[in-house]
Amino acid sequence: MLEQIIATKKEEISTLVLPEQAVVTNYSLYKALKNKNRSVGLIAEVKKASPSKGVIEPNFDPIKTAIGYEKGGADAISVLTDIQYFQGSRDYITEIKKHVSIPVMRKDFIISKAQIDETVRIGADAMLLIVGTVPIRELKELYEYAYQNGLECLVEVHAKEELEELLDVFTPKMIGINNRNLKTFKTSLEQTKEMGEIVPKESLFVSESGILTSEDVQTVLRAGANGILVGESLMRAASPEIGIQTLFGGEKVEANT
Ligand SMILES: O=P(O)(O)OC[C@@H](O)[C@@H](O)c1c[nH]c2ccccc12
Repeated sequence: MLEQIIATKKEEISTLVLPEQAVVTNYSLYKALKNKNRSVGLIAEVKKASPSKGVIEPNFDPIKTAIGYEKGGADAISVLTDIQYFQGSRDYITEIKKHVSIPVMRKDFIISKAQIDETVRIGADAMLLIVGTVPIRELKELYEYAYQNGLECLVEVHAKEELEELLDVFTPKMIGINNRNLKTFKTSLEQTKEMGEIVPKESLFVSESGILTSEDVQTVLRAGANGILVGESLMRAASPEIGIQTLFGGEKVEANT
């Protein structure tokens, strides 16, 4: 699956036309996770569909969802921009940035500097980089290029070996542990438990995927997660705010500035 997605990305990159620079105010994802509203930071994801689940929300309204996430006390928003596999769009980022004042992360398969230029132009605050999409030395170059251009990165790993390989080359400020096995599409919070132990203390770590209940939130919190990235369970909730409340079992949002 990942190989297929990467092949599509290479085609897209060959015809990529950069949009105009969006005029936006930028917010730091790192700071938002450090000053999280609750015991664990929430990155709430705007996600219409996925290869494993098909269409998750047929009445998809990305802006309304993003506004609801901010109202519900999310610390940051993740937006799927991949068209072919996730029915996303880069335009969603530019639109959402006009309506919220929390960091917005671009969730896509970024394998080239041209896509990073595009990510800056659409007004994103941060982006995802995935270990396994390009060799780790190239990933490091993309990471540095992004930061030079004012974009923060969440660097995602799926397996312990990937995390070890990554840490041999560089230590990202923010590491995402994806609980979903991209080959089988199964999610298991064991991934977070196992890998949380080897994340360096100086990095923030985010547990991603398959977080459905407040018990799941407690499980990854105990494993040391600073943040969680949640898509499907929030998209399926009656409203974004209700979804967030359910996930945190009524935990109060701390006022912080
Ligand atoms: O919908 P979930 O199970 O809550 O997962 C959200 C997010 O972690 C998932 O969308 C994701 C994690 N890493 C990715 C990489 C590409 C596309 C999607 C993803």
